[in-house]
Amino acid sequence: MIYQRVALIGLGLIAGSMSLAIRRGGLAGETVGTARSAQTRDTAREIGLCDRIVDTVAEAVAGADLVVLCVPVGAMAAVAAEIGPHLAPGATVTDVGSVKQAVIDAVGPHLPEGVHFVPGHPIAGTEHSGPRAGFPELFDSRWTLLTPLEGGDPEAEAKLRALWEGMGSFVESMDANHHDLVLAVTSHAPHLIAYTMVGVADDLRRVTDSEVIKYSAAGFRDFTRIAASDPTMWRDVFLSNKDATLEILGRFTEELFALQRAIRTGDGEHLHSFFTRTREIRRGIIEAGQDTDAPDFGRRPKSSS
Ligand SMILES: NC(=O)c1ccc[n+]([C@@H]2O[C@H](COP(=O)([O-])OP(=O)(O)OC[C@H]3O[C@@H](n4cnc5c(N)ncnc54)[C@H](O)[C@@H]3O)[C@@H](O)[C@H]2O)c1
Ligand SMILES: O=C(O)C(=O)C[C@]1(C(=O)O)C=C[C@@H](O)C=C1
Repeated sequence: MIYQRVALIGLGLIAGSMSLAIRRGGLAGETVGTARSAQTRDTAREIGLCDRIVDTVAEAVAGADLVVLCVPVGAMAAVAAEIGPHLAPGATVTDVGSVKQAVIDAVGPHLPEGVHFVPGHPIAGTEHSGPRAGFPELFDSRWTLLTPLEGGDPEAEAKLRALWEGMGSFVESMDANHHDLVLAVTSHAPHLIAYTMVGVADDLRRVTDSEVIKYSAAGFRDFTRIAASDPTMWRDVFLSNKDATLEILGRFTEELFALQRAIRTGDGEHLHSFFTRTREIRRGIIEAGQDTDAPDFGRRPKSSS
């Protein structure tokens, strides 16, 4: 057992999955959950999501040695302000937000002296949300990134790392701004592109009455899955990781214009060499043993090349 009492604030996909993974691993003496809406709390009680579901955040965090903020990034500041006065001395507060520097700025000022803040982000999810969306295997063989603060407590970080490992995750620590840039490339910009592409296809269907979505192939179907993700969560992600996302989108549109021009001018060489480069990237990931979907990920030595 790593913690005596874990409080989960915001009972959706991530909190639900954490609660079930904590139970599976016997990682805490007790999990206590709460959510803003009575309907969410009732559903959580009905499906036995946590050991205890309580009506207020004050009750949830009372006596907890770990408090996990599992709300949309834009709601973190308000929730932190609410829990601040009720936190037990020596407790650790963490979060699972998809953006890290904005959460640090929003939460940090509300936490009292003697409480440890270790921000985190599991790189695992689905397009589903709400208390019924959670499942205990969500974090298995996925990365969780911690972005500890300078001068933070190493013991608090080590315990949180052990919790994520106990829930099946691989864990790495990095600087919050670096996290936000990396995630802008690997998650935030791709989501915006998927949202755009699905919107474009839908417009086209309306305009031409063609069957764009009905006959969509695997790649586009993945886009529609991604574009079904929670609108509140993603609105908050883009508004709070503005600079990094705009930087990546700027680069993306430059490349897109270059490819557009190559198509228009019949520059097959440009297209072929670009696609060759991107194919090599995928092959490199697999050869370096970095594909977390590979059945032997983490169990074989990394390639020396
Ligand atoms: N969905 C993913 O793929 C994914 C993956 C990793 C991290 N995250 C991050 O995890 C957090 C939670 O995401 P989720 O997918 O579990 O979302 P979710 O919509 O499934 O659950 C969020 C819960 O937060 C609560 N909530 C919503 N607005 C609130 C507010 N204004 N004040 C208080 N509580 C509020 C609700 O109880 C809701 O059930 C987000 O910060 C998100 O960025 C999501
Ligand atoms: O698989 C999905 O549905 C996801 O998009 C999960 C995903 C991701 O981009 O990888 C989305 C946002 C989170 O912050 C972490 C994970």
